[in-house]
Amino acid sequence: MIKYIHLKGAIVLADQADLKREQKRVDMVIHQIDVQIERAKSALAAAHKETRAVEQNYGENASINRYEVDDIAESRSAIEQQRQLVSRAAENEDILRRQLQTLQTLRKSPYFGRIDIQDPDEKEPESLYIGVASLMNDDKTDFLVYDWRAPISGIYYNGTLGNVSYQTPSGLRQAKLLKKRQFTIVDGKITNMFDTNETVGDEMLQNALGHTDDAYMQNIVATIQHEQNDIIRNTDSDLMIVQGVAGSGKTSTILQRIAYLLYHAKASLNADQIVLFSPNRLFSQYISQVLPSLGERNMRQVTLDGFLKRRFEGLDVESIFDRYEKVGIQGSPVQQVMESAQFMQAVANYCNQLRHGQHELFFADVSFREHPFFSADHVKAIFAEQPSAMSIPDRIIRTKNRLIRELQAKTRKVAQQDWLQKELNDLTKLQILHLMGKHHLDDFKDEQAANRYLARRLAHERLRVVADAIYNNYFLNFNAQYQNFLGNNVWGGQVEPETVQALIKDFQHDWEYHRLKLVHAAPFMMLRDLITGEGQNHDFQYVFIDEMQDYSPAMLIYFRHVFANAKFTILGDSEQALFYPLALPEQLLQRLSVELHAKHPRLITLRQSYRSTYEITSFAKSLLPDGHLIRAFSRHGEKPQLTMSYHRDQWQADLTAAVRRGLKSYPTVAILTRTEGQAQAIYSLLHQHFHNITCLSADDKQMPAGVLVLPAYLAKGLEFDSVIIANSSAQALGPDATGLLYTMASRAMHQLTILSLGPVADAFTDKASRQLQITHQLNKA
Ligand SMILES: Nc1ncnc2c1ncn2[C@@H]1O[C@H](COP(=O)(O)OP(=O)(O)OP(=O)(O)O)[C@@H](O)[C@H]1O
Repeated sequence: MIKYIHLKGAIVLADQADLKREQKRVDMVIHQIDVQIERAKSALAAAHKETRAVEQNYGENASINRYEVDDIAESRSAIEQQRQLVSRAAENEDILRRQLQTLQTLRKSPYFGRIDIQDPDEKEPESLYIGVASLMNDDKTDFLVYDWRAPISGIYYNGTLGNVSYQTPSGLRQAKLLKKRQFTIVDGKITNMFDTNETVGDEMLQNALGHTDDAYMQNIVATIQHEQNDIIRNTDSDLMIVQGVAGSGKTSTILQRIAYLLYHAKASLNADQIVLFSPNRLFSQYISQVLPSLGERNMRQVTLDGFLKRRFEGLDVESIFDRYEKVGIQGSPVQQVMESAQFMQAVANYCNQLRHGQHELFFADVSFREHPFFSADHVKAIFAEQPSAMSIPDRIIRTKNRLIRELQAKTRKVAQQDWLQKELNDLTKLQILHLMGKHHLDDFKDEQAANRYLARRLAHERLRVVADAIYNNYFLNFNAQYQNFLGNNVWGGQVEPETVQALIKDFQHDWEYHRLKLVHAAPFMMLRDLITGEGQNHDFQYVFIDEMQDYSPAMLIYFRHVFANAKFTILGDSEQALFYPLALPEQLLQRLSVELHAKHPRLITLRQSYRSTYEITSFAKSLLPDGHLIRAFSRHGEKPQLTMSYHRDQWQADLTAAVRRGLKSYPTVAILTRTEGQAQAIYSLLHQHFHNITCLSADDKQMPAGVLVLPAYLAKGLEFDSVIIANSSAQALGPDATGLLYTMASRAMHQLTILSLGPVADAFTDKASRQLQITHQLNKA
């Protein structure tokens, strides 16, 4: 650091003039922003008026057209034109609204950085100011603020003083970085300003990390670190795997990366083409403000559970939380085989053999009114007629087309059946009018002709279920097919035949009750997709998977298959292992890069932890076998406390006291447990003492302030000012608790309290215990 001005403490007098000059510039920029805000407000009001006008016009035209205009085709196209006008007006209004929001954000803090660069072709150095969005002066000749994502802003994050280079449309350009200055501007006033040679000065980071507000994640645009910047600005890799220790900014970084990508590929990428797999619904809510605070729309977000629900409509698929609650992390050997990359390869091999006629393809009846409308044998015969040189998906498409044609022919027959005629007779006048569509009774030569037409229309409507069944491939029996696959020597000799038979039986039993165990999900989906040639989604350009250690290799391979055109960014921490046994970071990185073979993979490791105080991180890292590699950030706080008690009443009293202690300093205190049952039990114990206590479940999306009780798996990706680990006894945490304990401890930003009823779990190594302030409560309360 070269020069330092701290407004809260003593101000270095020599820099007062500099500070004055900078504040003057801030005032000038804010004045410009005010002018532009006024202009944007009037433009928005005008656009809003315009939207209302076209909407009204559309409403009137649509109703006129429906009742009075004869020429339906013409009126439809007029309506379509009007509809487009409405959506264009709404879009325009939306753009203006976002511009206004950006200006309002800039008004509070127009920028956070300044770089002075000397271009070799210029006489004078140029000062550039960097903020969350770009801002031009009134006559659009000069940038008052550069967007942090502009190519030249890269210098701010990467460059140290001296020679630097940056991208321009005509290639890489060299320059000299003469000064790098950082500001904290609050409500238009500079509260902190200093010159630095680091990526981002420590002081700024200290301030950013010292905040006590954990309801929503904040953007980190002003304090992005060098190694994070590499992740944010990488556009070459089709697979980026980031292994980052707890609190190293993985989530923050990917959100910044999404904002960066949206800025740079404005014309070809929109937020709907990006999907983020998030660990739970609370997390989705927690990060929801980051992109809007950077002036961007949120990407799509989905949890694994939500994704599987959509892929298995009508089936109750076991969630990873349910499985963890039932069996913990000790997956059976069968589960390990089924969730491996080799097993997914076995699915591909099986489908390949299917194509060459080495296995039978299974068909199902398509039923209508509880009778087979197309029998499985009939469908099978049609399929068999298709050229065997064709791929299975192509033969299925041809089978589908044949079935649709047969359905059309059968519709006429159904129209004459008694039950349909009876239904027709029972229709109300309004229903008949609806069935008539654009026709009128006068259009028919006599009543019989009208009746024939109506019967055909009704048959068509009733048979839509059959058309949907054909469209959705219900004529294929995937249940039988999958069982056939399981029984087909796909286990590489790793599982006994009796175990496989028991597995198949269990699968069939669940199927009858419309249930599916998670372990079957990835191979089943892969089998179905490879047979039908469907299921892939080519629209998504980027897929982000947070908490990668919570996904089986099989599931990640399936995602790769589904999002065939997308670039992947996968991030997580192998040591925050809740659902699978703990793996060392290097092992996980190596495994993933082999399994998800990519053309330009990039592996990045983040070892600096930012979230927690030095004392909390020192404890958390000493739980891990390779924890010495983790770097704690030097923000100090109190030592984590461990209180051990040996009587339930005393433990309860300690818990209540710990919550009170937390609430004294922080608005939110999170009590973490291993299971949902434990969380509920604690809620029952405490709810009489604390009116603002909430027990969170997997369905919850919001985190209110106050006392929160939740199992650790719902706290994934989140952070809290004060964390209480409710009971860290061996009994409460279960076996292999290292990953669990590490995850829980690393959720705390400022305060960590650990309680134990009885001896603590083995995960507390001697080294870890030395980082704690330990109290033994030997008495009863
Ligand atoms: N460069 C940075 N500037 C300011 N704050 C940062 C920076 N990097 C990370 N942080 C802060 O550190 C905390 C942890 O970040 P984040 O949640 O992104 O980490 P993570 O690696 O995803 O954590 P975990 O794996 O433990 O869930 C957040 O409060 C975040 O705002």
